[in-house]
Amino acid sequence: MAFDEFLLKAHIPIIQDWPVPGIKFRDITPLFRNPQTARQITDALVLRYMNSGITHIGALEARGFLLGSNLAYALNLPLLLIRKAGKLPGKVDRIDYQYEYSQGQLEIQQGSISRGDNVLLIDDLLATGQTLLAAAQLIHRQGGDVQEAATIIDLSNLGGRERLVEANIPVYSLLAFDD
Ligand SMILES: O=P(O)(O)OC[C@H]1O[C@H](OP(=O)(O)OP(=O)(O)O)[C@H](O)[C@@H]1O
Ligand SMILES: Nc1ncnc2[nH]cnc12
Repeated sequence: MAFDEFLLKAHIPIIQDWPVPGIKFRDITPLFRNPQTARQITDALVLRYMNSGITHIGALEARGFLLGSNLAYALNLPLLLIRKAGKLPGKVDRIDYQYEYSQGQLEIQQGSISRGDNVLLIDDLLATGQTLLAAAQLIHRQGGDVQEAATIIDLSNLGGRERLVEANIPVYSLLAFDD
């Protein structure tokens, strides 16, 4: 199903200087409060990744979980949770990263995937791309491939897409903002 770019963009307000001064925060919560826009997003992603050869959905905590779980259900694929540090039980692989307004660590449980698996990474938003890049490194460490990274929003002036493409990770975003 086609999505209505203007309708979706109208549901993404800007919160200036949040969570820290200088950041123009694009808030996706109204997109999910409205069933019509939430459904358009999921349907567009399902259409793109149906029969695409993807074997796993890798969802990034926290807002990426909103999309990842819907996609895994609709495509009948395994869902991998890529979480902030200290949330996953058992043995984990961990990576440090810093992104547009903070820094932290991401983790994935060891043994989540096997060599040759084709993972779709999914998150709400691409800014500097450092979060998705860190997640991709976790997938690569376990022998998996990242077929693509998908987001609702690309903040295209922050260079995330170029950073990921340079690392051989294609990017698909439904909406772009260049300001
Ligand atoms: O492209 P980058 O510069 O790496 O920034 C993008 C990341 O920033 C946000 O995560 P954050 O951890 O702030 O939020 P969340 O836990 O609410 O999803 C967003 O959800 C992306 O994961
Ligand atoms: N500007 C921004 N708005 C919303 N989420 C973000 N994550 C990283 N940068 C962001």
